[in-house]
Amino acid sequence: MGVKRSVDEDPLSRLLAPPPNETAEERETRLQLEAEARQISDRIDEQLKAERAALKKNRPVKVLLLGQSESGKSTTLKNFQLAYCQDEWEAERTSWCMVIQLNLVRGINFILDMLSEEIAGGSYTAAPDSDVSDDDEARFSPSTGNVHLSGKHRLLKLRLAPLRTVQRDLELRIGIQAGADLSDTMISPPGSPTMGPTQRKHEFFVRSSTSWKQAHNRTSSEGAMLGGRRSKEIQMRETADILAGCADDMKAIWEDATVREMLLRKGVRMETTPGFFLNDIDRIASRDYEPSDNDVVRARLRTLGVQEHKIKFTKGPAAGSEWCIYDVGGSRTQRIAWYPYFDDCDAIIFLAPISCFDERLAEDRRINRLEDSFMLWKAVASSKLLAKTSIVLFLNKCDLLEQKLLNGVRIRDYVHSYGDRPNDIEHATKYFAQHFRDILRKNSPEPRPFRVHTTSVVDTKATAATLSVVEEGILRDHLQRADLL
Ligand SMILES: Nc1nc2c(ncn2[C@@H]2O[C@H](COP(=O)(O)OP(=O)(O)OP(=O)(O)O)[C@@H](O)[C@H]2O)c(=O)[nH]1
Ligand SMILES: [Mg+2]
Repeated sequence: MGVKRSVDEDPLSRLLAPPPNETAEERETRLQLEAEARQISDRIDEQLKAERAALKKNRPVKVLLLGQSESGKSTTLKNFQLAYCQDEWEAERTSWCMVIQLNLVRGINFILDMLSEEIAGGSYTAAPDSDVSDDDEARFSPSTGNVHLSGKHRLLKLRLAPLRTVQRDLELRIGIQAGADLSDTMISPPGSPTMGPTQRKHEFFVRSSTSWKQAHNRTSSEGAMLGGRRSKEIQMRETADILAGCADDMKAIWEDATVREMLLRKGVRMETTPGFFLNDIDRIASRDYEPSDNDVVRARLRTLGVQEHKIKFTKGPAAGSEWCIYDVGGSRTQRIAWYPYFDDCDAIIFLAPISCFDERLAEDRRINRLEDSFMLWKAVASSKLLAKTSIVLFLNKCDLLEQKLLNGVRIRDYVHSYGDRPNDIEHATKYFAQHFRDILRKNSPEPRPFRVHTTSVVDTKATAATLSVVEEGILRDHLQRADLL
């Protein structure tokens, strides 16, 4: 049975109640004291509120880079670093050299693997004059689908064999995790054969953003201490020597018409990282190669997990503020790791590579990449944890989209709702921007700031201009939120 107590019986109320025999004068004094106490208390509350706001204003701005794998998150981060962390950027340039060499060597080894697969599968037949000379041309017979492998190809395969060792050596030095695949840099369009065993080889990632760079720097001192170990400089020189020695052959195989025909027929596109470096073999495979800013921005290293990067802005609209930018791994299995970072997040920069409307996810070939971006965007838009987070959308890879449309690929063949709109970059970006906006409006728990930019984040000059607009907006939202506390 519950016990019912009147307020009068509450010991605290009894204690605080005015004395029963209070005079009018005493009452007046008591009320005055109480009013003063209330004023002091209000002042303290206001002070606390201001302190909390200042704390929030001064705490680092927390920004998440989200988007599917290969959407351009790490490349966007590199743009921030290039603009605001010059010392770090310079210090890491040599470490990136290894990644760029590896990008190049993997591209060539990938082509050699494909050639071997074709030969093993019987698609290629040796031309009758195949062992006559090393400059005879391979021939493709459209009627049989067979390509005659010439002596030149076999010779090139032999001469390029040392690149296997170079690849292993570079992977070891960078600390590449074993057991992953390479398909992230080589994308096949829908309908193309799924990646064969030689194509799905080793994924290109390291576990932490700094450990591989530190490992690279450690090698020299350890090497010197251990005496027997080759020093970093010697290793680097050996790699550069082999690459320089193979440069002409790498160029020959990459520029070979039969190889191009094979890649085309297999639906392999190498237009992003490998293609970029393969088109510049003379420079990258030279003995005195030093990566340019553009090379570092283009170097591909898949992100694993969530990596935190602190940036202190010394110039630009965000000067004086410190930001924590989180770069996440975007493939499907890694997205679960994002959630703990949603809490207290100021802004999200979401990257949607809109050139991918005709491509499929490397990790699940049944899923169209644009569809996946829409689904991911919807999940982010509807998250209650992110309800107050500002969102910036980068419709990325516009350079590749433009190229694709100029090559005659039609959006409406893959995105039926695109209908009869003109198949050009202007209409395409407008259409995709509207689609993303509609998804946000329909799914966001409450209206929130949203900005959209069309980007090609490998273009550092254009991206610097975009980032300064983005920084200003994010900082303004951050400060407004702090004042609202
Ligand atoms: N041409 C072109 N290439 C781009 C663009 N953005 C990114 N890339 C290339 O696309 C590849 C993937 O970019 P990343 O920034 O590594 O992708 P990510 O989103 O960090 O991928 P994960 O780490 O796997 O989640 C790299 O080879 C980049 O050079 C772009 O706008 N245009
Ligand atoms: Mg990444």
